[in-house]
Amino acid sequence: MSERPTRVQPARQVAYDVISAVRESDAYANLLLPTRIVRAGLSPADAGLATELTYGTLRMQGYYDRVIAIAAGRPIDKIDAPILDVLRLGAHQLLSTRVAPHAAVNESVALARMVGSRSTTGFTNGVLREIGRHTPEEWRQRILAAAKNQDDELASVSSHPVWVVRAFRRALEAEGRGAELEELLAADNVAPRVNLIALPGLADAPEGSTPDRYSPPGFTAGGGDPQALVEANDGRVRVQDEGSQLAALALSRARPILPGERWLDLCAGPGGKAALLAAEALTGGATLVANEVVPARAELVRRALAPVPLDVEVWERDGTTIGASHPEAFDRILLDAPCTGLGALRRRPEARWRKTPRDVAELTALQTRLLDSAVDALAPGGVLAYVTCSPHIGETRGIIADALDRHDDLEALSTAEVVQQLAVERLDLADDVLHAQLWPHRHGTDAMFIALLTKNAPAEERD
Ligand SMILES: C[S@@+](CC[C@H](N)C(=O)[O-])C[C@H]1O[C@@H](n2cnc3c(N)ncnc32)[C@H](O)[C@@H]1O
Repeated sequence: MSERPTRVQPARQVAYDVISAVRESDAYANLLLPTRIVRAGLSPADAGLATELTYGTLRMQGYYDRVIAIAAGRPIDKIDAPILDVLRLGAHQLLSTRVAPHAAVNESVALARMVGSRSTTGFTNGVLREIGRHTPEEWRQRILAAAKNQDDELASVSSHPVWVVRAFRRALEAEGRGAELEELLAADNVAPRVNLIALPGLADAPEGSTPDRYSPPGFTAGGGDPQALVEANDGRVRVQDEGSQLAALALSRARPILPGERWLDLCAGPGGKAALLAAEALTGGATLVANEVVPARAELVRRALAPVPLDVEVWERDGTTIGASHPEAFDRILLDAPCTGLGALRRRPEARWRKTPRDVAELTALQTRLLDSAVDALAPGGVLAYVTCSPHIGETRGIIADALDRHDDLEALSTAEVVQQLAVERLDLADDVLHAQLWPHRHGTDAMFIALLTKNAPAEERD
């Protein structure tokens, strides 16, 4: 008689399906989860549970893997991948939630029965019972004791890869704020608030909402479904991180807009900053071109721009070629560069396990080519904003220092001053006035990096 399949509680089933799709087919949890929740017809409470289980398990996967290896008495690469997913989900419930231990173990065993062989149910049961025999604090101490060095300790308990811990430390130390490392790592493991924007001149924050601390058009809703608010305002209210808002506003508000200015968003997909720039361009009498090389993402840009009554051209070109095809054609350029996204780990739970130092090398080469193209496309006297949602100094200060070295006509502007002047409240920024680096733990934003640059007119024109 077969013991298969016992029904698993639907929220856990959805969480398991998403976690295994992330592993098997490189799915993105933030895109897949909402569709799985709808398909399973989960109640709001179960949807909340599925979200917590999925995001929590994926974020803390590195930590749980160390716990599982000890409890199982074998390295995790000796455990079948589907069973490892079951164990990760079970470990999360036992160590980080209030789910009753017997429910966490029984549901995990039922899941193991569905996805593994008969022998794996006993193994799953044994490993999870062993995990449940110790308190979360006891596990923390055991994991710390097994760490190889201080960086490995931080990496293990905060569930980050060691190379990311080191990259964050270097970025904080570059600001003289290395002591904030643990706070930053902890902030990455907390779900970000849903932040919104009322596009300037086109919508207002609704009554009862809480204005953002820094971004003038930013707010959080007092409750209810943010998506419903977006729909009720026909897209003139959007979901957008406060740091992203500040990055786009740093460009549009760096100086007063002269009517007829030509603006370019070089890497615009999916279009969040392009929508804000379009609203700002509309108010100031400027024009905007939004460029995005991936056609499907260019389509998202068109959708994002639709609520703004400005005729924005959307191009689908390789941004590295626009400097040559349109030399000195734009007065303001946003280069929101493709990057590792290490500054947005809060909202992309699996991203920290996917990125590698090799990605940094590939991306910095592309960032340099895009920045060179943007410099060529910038009119003398114009403003260029180089932005990343990564604080990795190879992608931030490194790119800017190298560009300033190679382009004699390029000059850094006082970015920090611009950002302070436009912000509602004063930000706690590093002393370096030429960049603004935002942080989740200090500002409650993604770790956005912003550097404003200008291009001097050639010497003979200035004489
Ligand atoms: C960080 S995202 C931009 C986010 C966007 N500014 C927003 O706020 O919604 C970078 C974008 O650059 C695009 N991209 C990558 N390489 C590019 C290239 N060579 N030319 C133009 N766009 C590129 C990516 O497809 C991605 O959509």
